[in-house]
Amino acid sequence: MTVLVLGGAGYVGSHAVMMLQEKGYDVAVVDNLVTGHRKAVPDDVRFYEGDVRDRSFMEKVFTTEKKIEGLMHFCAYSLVGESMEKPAMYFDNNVGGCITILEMMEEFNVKHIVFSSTAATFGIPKESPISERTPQAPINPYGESKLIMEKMMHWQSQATEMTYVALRYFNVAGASNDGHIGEAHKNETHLIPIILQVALGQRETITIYGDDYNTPDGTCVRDYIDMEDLINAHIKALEYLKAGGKSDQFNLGSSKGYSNLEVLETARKVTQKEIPSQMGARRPGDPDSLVADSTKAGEILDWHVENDLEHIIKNAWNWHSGHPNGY
Ligand SMILES: NC(=O)c1ccc[n+]([C@@H]2O[C@H](COP(=O)([O-])OP(=O)(O)OC[C@H]3O[C@@H](n4cnc5c(N)ncnc54)[C@H](O)[C@@H]3O)[C@@H](O)[C@H]2O)c1
Ligand SMILES: O=c1ccn([C@@H]2O[C@H](COP(=O)(O)OP(=O)(O)O[C@H]3O[C@H](CO)[C@H](O)[C@H](O)[C@H]3O)[C@@H](O)[C@H]2O)c(=O)[nH]1
Repeated sequence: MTVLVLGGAGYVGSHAVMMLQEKGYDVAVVDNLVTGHRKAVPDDVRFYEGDVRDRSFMEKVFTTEKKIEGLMHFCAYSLVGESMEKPAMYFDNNVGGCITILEMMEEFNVKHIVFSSTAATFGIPKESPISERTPQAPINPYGESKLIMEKMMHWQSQATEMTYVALRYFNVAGASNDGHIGEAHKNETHLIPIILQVALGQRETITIYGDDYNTPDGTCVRDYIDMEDLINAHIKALEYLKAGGKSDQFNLGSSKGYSNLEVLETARKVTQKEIPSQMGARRPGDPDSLVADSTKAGEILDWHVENDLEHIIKNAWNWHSGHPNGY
């Protein structure tokens, strides 16, 4: 039986492909390479280059892949700032892709899907840590598009036999343990890869966006989740659905927050580099603190975080220093 990985050439998707293969699953990938990398997918994985919104292309994929037991869906545009400037583009890709995928699942009788949602569906949360009971109120089109996708999955699961798990990631970071694949976004905006680009000498300095937040050292606090832990949650979620588990949503983080300055200090320790930094103005739209309460994933999926921030940065450093120009 096959797991079809949509967006398998991207940062998170490529790690899912690798770990599924390691655990003995048969894997096929769909990706239009808009932000993904062909080289991030092993040659022995069946690769379909095309757009998940393209119905006739997707029908060909589902017709060729006769034994799909489940989908993992990672395709999306996912930059908060860009979504504020191009909302229609975000709804088209993220919601549009979801429509076609749900139609394909119904047409080809594929029962299970695990997909990427995000802490961005919570907006500026009124409580911390953030549990599944915390109200979702996105403050940007990216988060809104993911919340719509969650709702579409819900209604489709009510009307058909499909079941789904929505995994709301907090801040994903890290790379594979062997340093073979990792984060290679064209326009990098994430804290850890930018810090490591400074460590590599590719940037002169890291600007920390604001030190007047309501946090212990004044810089924003985030909850970093290691890639390996994240993909383990996807595999556990798929197995849970296959075993008859009901559709559900889970918040995925380490349940521990680190300030931006703590992340910088940890990176200095791991890389043994000075990493020049400067304090800058706030970046619009950044909440003070985002920390997950992942108790529910522990109880229902038996999922527990194993890797800490130092491990995350060690693996990321291994990848970035070994591939300074990406793939
Ligand atoms: N990276 C994070 O910190 C983070 C946090 C929360 C949620 N997420 C979600 O996780 C998922 C993966 O994120 P990522 O960081 O790996 O992003 P990414 O851009 O590296 O991966 C997305 C992949 O999907 C492909 N894709 C996009 N639109 C497509 C389409 N219409 N048809 C076919 N392929 C398409 C891209 O080419 C790429 O390979 C996204 O859905 C994102 O919203 C990521
Ligand atoms: O050059 C930089 C880049 C980032 N930051 C700060 O570092 C923190 C983390 O920022 P990232 O851009 O790395 O990540 P975000 O928290 O903004 O967002 C990420 O995590 C979110 C959930 O927590 C969503 O899932 C979102 O999709 C994903 O990109 C923020 O305080 C940001 O202001 C800096 O100080 N300097």
